[in-house]
Amino acid sequence: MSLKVSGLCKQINHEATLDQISFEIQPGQIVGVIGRNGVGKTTLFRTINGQYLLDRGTITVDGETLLTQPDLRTRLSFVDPQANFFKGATAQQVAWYYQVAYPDFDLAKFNQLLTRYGLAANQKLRHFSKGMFGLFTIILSVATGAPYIFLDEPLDGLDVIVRKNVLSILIDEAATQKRAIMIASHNLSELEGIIDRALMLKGGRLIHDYQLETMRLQARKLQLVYRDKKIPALLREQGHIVSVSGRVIVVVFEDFTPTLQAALAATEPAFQETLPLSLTDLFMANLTDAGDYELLS
Ligand SMILES: Nc1ncnc2c1ncn2[C@@H]1O[C@H](COP(=O)(O)OP(=O)(O)OP(=O)(O)O)[C@@H](O)[C@H]1O
Repeated sequence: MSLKVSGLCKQINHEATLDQISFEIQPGQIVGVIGRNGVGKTTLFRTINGQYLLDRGTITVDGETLLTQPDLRTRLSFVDPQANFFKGATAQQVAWYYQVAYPDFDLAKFNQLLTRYGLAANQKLRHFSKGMFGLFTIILSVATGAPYIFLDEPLDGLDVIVRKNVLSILIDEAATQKRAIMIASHNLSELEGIIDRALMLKGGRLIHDYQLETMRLQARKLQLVYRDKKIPALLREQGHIVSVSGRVIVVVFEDFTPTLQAALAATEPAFQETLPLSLTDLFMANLTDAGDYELLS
C-alpha cells in the first residue's frame, strides 16, 4: 500500500515547474512539503490530484496507475483552497456532493466535526472567514475517508487554539485510520511537531527527502566566532551558512562526522557552540541565497 510518484514533470508557460519528482508515501505517514514561495508545492498537489495534466511521469495508488484508472481518485483527497467551485454552496451541500464522489464519505464524522468547531452546516462557504474556511477544508478532507490526504497551507489563518486542535485531528487520523497525509506549509515550527518526513523542493526539483529522526542525529547547527573577518572555506564547502552577523557565523552541517569536527577545529574558531537544530534551520540552510544574508567584507 502506497502512493508512488515517479519522474513527474510539469511545465507551466514553457517553464519546468516540476522536474523529475519521485517519492513514495505509506499509510500512517505525515509528510511535509516545504520550499520557497512559488517553488511548485501547490502545483505538485494539483498535478497528483488531476487538476493539472502531467507532462511526464507516473503516479500509482496502491500499485495501480492513476492516469488509466480515474476511479482511483476517490482514494485521494485534495480540497484546493483557491478553487471557487463550491463557494456558493453551504457546508451541508458540499458534503452531499462529496458523498456522491467518495463512496466512504463519513457524514456523521463530518457533522460531528462541524459542530465541534462551531461551523454552521447551513452557511455558504463564501460567508466563512478565512480561518473557518481552512478548518472546513480539513474537516471535509478527513470526512472523505480517502487514505491519501493532501493539505495546502492547512494552518493558514487559524487561531492558535484551532491550530492545535487541527494538528491533533491529523495526528489521530494518521495514527488510528492509517491515513497518509501530505502537508504543504510555511508554518515550519508547527509542521515539525507532527511530520515524520519533509520533502524539500528547489528549482522544480526534489532536493531532499528528510527522515526527521535520522536528520536530527546526523546534522549539527553551530555558532562560530573567528578572530579575523574571514569565513573559512570549509564552512561554505561542507556546510550551509545560515546567517552572518558581525563575526558570528551560524552554519548547518547536514552530515557532521568526527573528521569534519577535526577539520573544523583546525580552522581555530575563537568560540564554538552547538545550537538546537530545527526544520527552519534546514530550510534556511538549503534555500537561503547568498543575497539573503550579508557577508563580512
Ligand atoms: N495556473 C497557473 N498559471 C500560470 N502559472 C502558474 C499556474 N499555477 C502555478 N503557476 C506558476 O507555477 C509556479 C509554482 O506555483 P505554486 O503555486 O505551485 O508554488 P507554491 O510553492 O505553492 O508557492 P507558495 O509557497 O507561494 O504558495 C509559480 O511560478 C506560479 O506562478
